[in-house]
Amino acid sequence: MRVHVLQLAYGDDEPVAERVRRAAALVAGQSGADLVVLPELWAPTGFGYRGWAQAAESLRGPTVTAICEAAQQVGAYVHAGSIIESATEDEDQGPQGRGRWNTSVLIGPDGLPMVSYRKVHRFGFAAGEPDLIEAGTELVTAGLSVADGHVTAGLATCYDLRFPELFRGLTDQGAELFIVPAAWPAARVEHWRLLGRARAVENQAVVIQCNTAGTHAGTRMGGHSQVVAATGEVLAEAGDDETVLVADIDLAAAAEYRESFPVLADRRL
Ligand SMILES: NC(=O)CCC(=O)C(=O)O
Repeated sequence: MRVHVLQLAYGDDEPVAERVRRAAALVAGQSGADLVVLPELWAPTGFGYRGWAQAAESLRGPTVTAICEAAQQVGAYVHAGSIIESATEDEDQGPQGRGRWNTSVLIGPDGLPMVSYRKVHRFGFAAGEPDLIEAGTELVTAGLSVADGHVTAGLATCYDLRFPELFRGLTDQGAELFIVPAAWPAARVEHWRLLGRARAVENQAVVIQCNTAGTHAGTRMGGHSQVVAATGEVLAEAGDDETVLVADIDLAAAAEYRESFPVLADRRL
């Protein structure tokens, strides 16, 4: 299974509509990929909190629509990263009544959305996400069928990486591969690298991490997107700048590894 991880760089001066066009064209150009992955909140920006209300959109809004069209053009699964999802007035607004979530979307090769995941762990402590959006409550998995097999993917977003119980929950739902888009700052990039490998090793699962590059809202992003095998081996890792990171994942080897070293069977609950 070939994955193309699109580590986008952006600053404060690129208009959102222009970035959506740029990202959609980049996705559409990823021929040969089985799965293309974008970062967290790449359109509204990960730390540009003041612009989130204006940038909020539904799952049928311009960002997801543009990436669905690109997915159909390239004929690959596309993880569209995340958007600030807004509920319409007649929809449930969430327990805090904010009607907004940090929501990622997985799109099929036919260009149709398959599943969406609302980020469970909100980053920012008393400010940022906990102040502006609702927390998701559901774990989300989806089956991907590619030329060399079938794999169940579990979705998580950025700060979720610090919460191993979420990944174990996804493993319990059958996930053998995790897709983690992020806007993770350079200041803590070693945590990002280490936690991705930790989630891979403890769950014997492939981890695909797509981070952001560049500096926006005064925060330098960490880059270093990576694809980690179920053994914990780093198959590919990006540097600090905008990069298309390509990695080949051996799905059969991951399944064999779980069978030959069946650590998960020794859990005591
Ligand atoms: N966007 C995020 O969730 C940032 C997470 C982060 O900076 C951290 O966990 O550290």
